[in-house]
Amino acid sequence: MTENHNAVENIDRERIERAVREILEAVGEDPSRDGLVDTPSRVARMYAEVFRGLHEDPRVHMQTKFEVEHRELVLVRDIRFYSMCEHHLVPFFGRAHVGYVPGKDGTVAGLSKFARLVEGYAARPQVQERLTSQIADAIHEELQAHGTIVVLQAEHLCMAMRGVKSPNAETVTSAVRGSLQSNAATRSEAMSLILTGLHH
Ligand SMILES: Nc1nc2c(ncn2[C@@H]2O[C@H](COP(=O)(O)OP(=O)(O)OP(=O)(O)O)[C@@H](O)[C@H]2O)c(=O)[nH]1
Ligand SMILES: [Zn+2]
Repeated sequence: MTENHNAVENIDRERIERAVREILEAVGEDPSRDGLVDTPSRVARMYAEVFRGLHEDPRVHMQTKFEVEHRELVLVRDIRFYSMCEHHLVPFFGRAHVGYVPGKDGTVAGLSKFARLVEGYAARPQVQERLTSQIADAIHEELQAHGTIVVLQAEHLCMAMRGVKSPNAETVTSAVRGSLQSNAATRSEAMSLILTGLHH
């Protein structure tokens, strides 16, 4: 049984199904009509998938580390992510850019692990600020990095499809740790490498 399977098993799908049926009735729908009859179980499977991160510790991905000679910036740009706004339970999604300067032992993690880290924290009810700092703290602490920078750019559907209806608004958040926080020159070098890649 894989770790992912266990994570999904921790979510009470029957309870979600009952709740979705309730919501459909409450909005005036008929949950027994053809098109809706399988919807509660579909939504339950979907929630088990998009909230699987609640039962995973994404830091495990930083523990498959190794050492290299490189002591300068490593930047993984444009990691696509999808998360769920904890205020409205609708998606917010965009790109994550994660960079770090390895610590004195030259400890690094495999490049794909940064995308797995982002994915693990994104698969929970979230706010963009917390998502940003959780990613930064995991990299900084687990790799004992000299410095860490994380920048997220995202569109929030709760601002686009409802409420204020500002579909083009983009929210940018950053979290910097260690030398990338204290050293203005290294920080602006990292930031300009990230900004070069900012696009829509
Ligand atoms: N800081 C922050 N706010 C968020 C995030 N996602 C959604 N929000 C905001 O959470 C707020 C919730 O505000 P409330 O006034 O409680 O809810 P609401 O009446 O639905 O607000 P409106 O969206 O303005 O209609 C809204 O301003 C959202 O834009 C996020 O990741 N970070
Ligand atoms: Zn929202």
